Amino acid sequence: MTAEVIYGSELAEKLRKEMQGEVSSLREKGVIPKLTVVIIGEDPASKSYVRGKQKASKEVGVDSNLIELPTTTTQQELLDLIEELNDDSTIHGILVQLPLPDHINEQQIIEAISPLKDVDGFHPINIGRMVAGKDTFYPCTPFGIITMLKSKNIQMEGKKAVVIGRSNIVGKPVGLLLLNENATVTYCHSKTRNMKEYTKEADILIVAVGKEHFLSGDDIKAGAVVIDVGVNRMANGKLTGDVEFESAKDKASYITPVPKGVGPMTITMLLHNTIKSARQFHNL
Ligand SMILES: NC(=O)C1=CN([C@@H]2O[C@H](COP(=O)(O)OP(=O)(O)OC[C@H]3O[C@@H](n4cnc5c(N)ncnc54)[C@H](OP(=O)(O)O)[C@@H]3O)[C@@H](O)[C@H]2O)C=CC1
Ligand SMILES: Nc1nc(=O)c2c([nH]1)NC[C@@H]1CN(c3ccc(C(=O)N[C@@H](CCC(=O)O)C(=O)O)cc3)C=[N+]21
Repeated sequence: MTAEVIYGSELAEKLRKEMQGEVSSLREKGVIPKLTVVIIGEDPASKSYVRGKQKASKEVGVDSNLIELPTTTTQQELLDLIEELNDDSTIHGILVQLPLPDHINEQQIIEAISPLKDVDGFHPINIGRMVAGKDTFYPCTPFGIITMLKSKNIQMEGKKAVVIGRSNIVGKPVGLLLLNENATVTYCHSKTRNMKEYTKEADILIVAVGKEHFLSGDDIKAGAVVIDVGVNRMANGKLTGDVEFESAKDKASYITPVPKGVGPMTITMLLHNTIKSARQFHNL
């Protein structure tokens, strides 16, 4: 079998066009959705995602501003800034780029962001709502993945879904959203024994590890749906996923590429959440 490639970039473009219309009607009512991104330090990969977010915001008509802080920023300075952003009624979404430097307590920062402006969906209140199967701000990468699956009418109900990775930003929440869609979900992680026994059984395989060539076609079931979340920089400077694309493509029914797969959907769902927040704030 040769898989159909799911281009997140194409779906993202379509959704952003729709959002553009939505935002212009909000703007006519005097509502300007606005996102603030806070980035600490000089990590080039982080800066590159942030540029992507800025560009996409502009495209859709969402105002966005970037606050760049030095690595020496203290916990208290960051908490003070978040309080200011929480209190600023022109700002609907706050994103603090992770990971944060080691001297910063990340969890305390996440919990300081108002759940009403937590467009990343990382605040415990929003995570709790997601676990309860309620509508809320869902974490952008998992939400983007579910949106991609739905766009291809890929059935999740009753399917064996295997998630490799259990981070708070990708693995754990994508498993929860799949569970909410009635899949039967198994998590694998660095302590899992005989991991490939699980991957070979998966109808839907989500790979979010961050290691180049972590899986190949040999590790997947014929006809599986393979979602490659990994973004790895190769020696030649190009990006690649966690899955060996060519061999997996010959075996899967659907597969996502890297780049142009999950990444562009992450940014799109961030804009979706920001627009949702603006609507909620203005009771629209
Ligand atoms: N496209 C997009 O929009 C996004 C892409 N990413 C990319 O996705 C990847 C994962 O990101 P993130 O979740 O933040 O990464 P983390 O490093 O936080 O998590 C990696 C996960 O992989 C697991 N893991 C590591 N080694 C193995 C192994 N040998 N066998 C099984 N599991 C293993 C870890 O297990 P354990 O918990 O036991 O340590 C952990 O749960 C990265 O490449 C990142 O760049 C991330 C966010 C968004
Ligand atoms: N608070 C917070 N929220 C995040 O959502 C968040 C974060 N911190 N920290 C880092 C990760 C990573 N992440 C990506 C987003 C888009 C692409 C993306 O668009 N990638 C393009 C390629 C981009 C390029 O060429 O550099 C693609 O896959 O096609 C990748 C990775 C969001 N993250």
